[in-house]
Amino acid sequence: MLRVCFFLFYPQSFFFFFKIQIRAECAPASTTPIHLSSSSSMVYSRLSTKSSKQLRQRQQQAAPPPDAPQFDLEDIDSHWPPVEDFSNETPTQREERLEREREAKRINDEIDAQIEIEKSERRKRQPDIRVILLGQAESGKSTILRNFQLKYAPAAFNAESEAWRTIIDLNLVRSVTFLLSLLEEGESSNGGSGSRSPRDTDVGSTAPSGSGTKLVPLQHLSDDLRRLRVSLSPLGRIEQSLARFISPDNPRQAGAGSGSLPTERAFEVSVRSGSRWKTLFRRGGGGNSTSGSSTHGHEEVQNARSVIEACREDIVALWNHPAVRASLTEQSVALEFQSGFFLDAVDRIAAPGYRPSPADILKARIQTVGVEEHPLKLEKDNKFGSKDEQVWSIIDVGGSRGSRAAWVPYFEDVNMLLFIAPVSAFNQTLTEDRSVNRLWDTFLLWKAVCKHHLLRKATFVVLLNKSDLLDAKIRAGVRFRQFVTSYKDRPNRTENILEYLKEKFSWIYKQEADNARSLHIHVTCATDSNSTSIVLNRIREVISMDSFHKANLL
Ligand SMILES: Nc1nc2c(ncn2[C@@H]2O[C@H](COP(=O)(O)OP(=O)(O)OP(=O)(O)O)[C@@H](O)[C@H]2O)c(=O)[nH]1
Ligand SMILES: [Mg+2]
Repeated sequence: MLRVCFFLFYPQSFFFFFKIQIRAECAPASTTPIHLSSSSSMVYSRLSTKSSKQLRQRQQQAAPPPDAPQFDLEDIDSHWPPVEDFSNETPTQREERLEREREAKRINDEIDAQIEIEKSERRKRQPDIRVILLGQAESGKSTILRNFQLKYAPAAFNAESEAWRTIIDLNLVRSVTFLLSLLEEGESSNGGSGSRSPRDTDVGSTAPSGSGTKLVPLQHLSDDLRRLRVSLSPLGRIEQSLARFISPDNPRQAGAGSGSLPTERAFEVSVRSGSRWKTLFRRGGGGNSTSGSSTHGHEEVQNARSVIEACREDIVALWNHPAVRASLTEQSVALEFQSGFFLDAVDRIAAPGYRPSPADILKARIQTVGVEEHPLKLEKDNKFGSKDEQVWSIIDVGGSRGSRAAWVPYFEDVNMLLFIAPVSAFNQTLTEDRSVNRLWDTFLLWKAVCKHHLLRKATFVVLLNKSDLLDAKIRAGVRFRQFVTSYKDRPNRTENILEYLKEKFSWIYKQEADNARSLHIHVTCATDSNSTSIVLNRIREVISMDSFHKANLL
């Protein structure tokens, strides 16, 4: 606790603490520690492997006794190698000396061999390329990661489809319970209208999200809506049990769905530690998967599936009900533009035997909390003379403000930074701070990242993501300059806005980056794997070219 407070008040000390840890992890296990403060050299020495420690002890035993001649390192150039005089040696002394030298050489060779083994093992463990994905929450980082996996590790990507089906089920159920809660509120509000903050602004709305819109309650529920309310009510329980299964250590979301106003309550289910939740779905795969609680969890997931399948027609009826649609329109809530929207595909998704397509998996939403490194093997790319196979590590991070302190330790040795900017977010506010425009937050974040000294050597790439949603908003008549006043009277057209944003990102990079090189900017729609694949090709080319140049400089 004391340490947490210390880090909060002295963030640099937090960073320094991690930096030492990282250096220590990267330090060659058998090399002599370089000079650090005593505490940090302790970290180094503790990391030496047992085998090389033993070898070093044996070398010390074979070394000359402590009364060996002293020397001055300042004179190293003129006195090295030292000239030794063996003219007075007796034959026995000579034999002993030669034996000592042979033994020292043998141990030295053993140490060298050990170092080589450790080096090659470390090389095996360490990726050839490290790519970090940064950006605010919901910018599309994990979706870009999934695109990488789909393109370069399709078998593993497809093997996870059962896990993704549960996320999609949860995304779907959340949308349904949201619609049901509108009906509840309509009934209980008794003609009054409440003010509340929709989580996302309608594409057709010109009001900034979070400004508060007037509810138009559904006062008089028709018989068919009443029936739907009753028949779909078990989905509230299903939502909770799925959320509990996916993220059992998060009590807040396990209880999601109750209490708060419908549009304010979290749509999010988050997972601590990236993709580890997927292991919950590996049956018989060791760990907890065979434990009683896990079996119970699997039963709950199966049960949830049966309920969703049984509710299929009623979900379709609810989503297509004119009164529900009218209510959403009145409140400027465009569910279809929110993350994890699957209501328009219920017929397919709630059908027995449903397996998510890659497109479904790219659309699914689960919030990342923390940081996780994902290894990815890429096959040969001869264009720039690269090796037959490359191992990349893609680092995905949680983007909410509370998660950002955990990023810095992962900056070191990063080859490429992929900064994901959700350009459609210009009329939205942060979930964690309703007073902050999301695009503004993205630029602040970009500025901070550009000037971070640990990223000086990294190649910077910006992905202007969610371009499809930006286009939908602009086509629906939302005016960009109403939210970004510096845009002034430029045309309210998607291409012009994207050009403007590109200029701004480049300008900030040039101003802030210590070592500004060419900045690569691409427009993306991460839910479209075909167009994203072309961008990934370009990214790979840039990485190959960089590695090629670095190799030629060495
Ligand atoms: N329409 C559209 N949706 C996108 C696009 N990119 C991502 N999404 C969706 O946006 C949602 C959020 O994307 P994520 O990849 O989970 O966002 P993230 O940046 O990882 O968010 P955190 O984990 O909270 O930091 C998901 O439902 C994605 O399917 C895009 O280009 N267009
Ligand atoms: Mg994520």
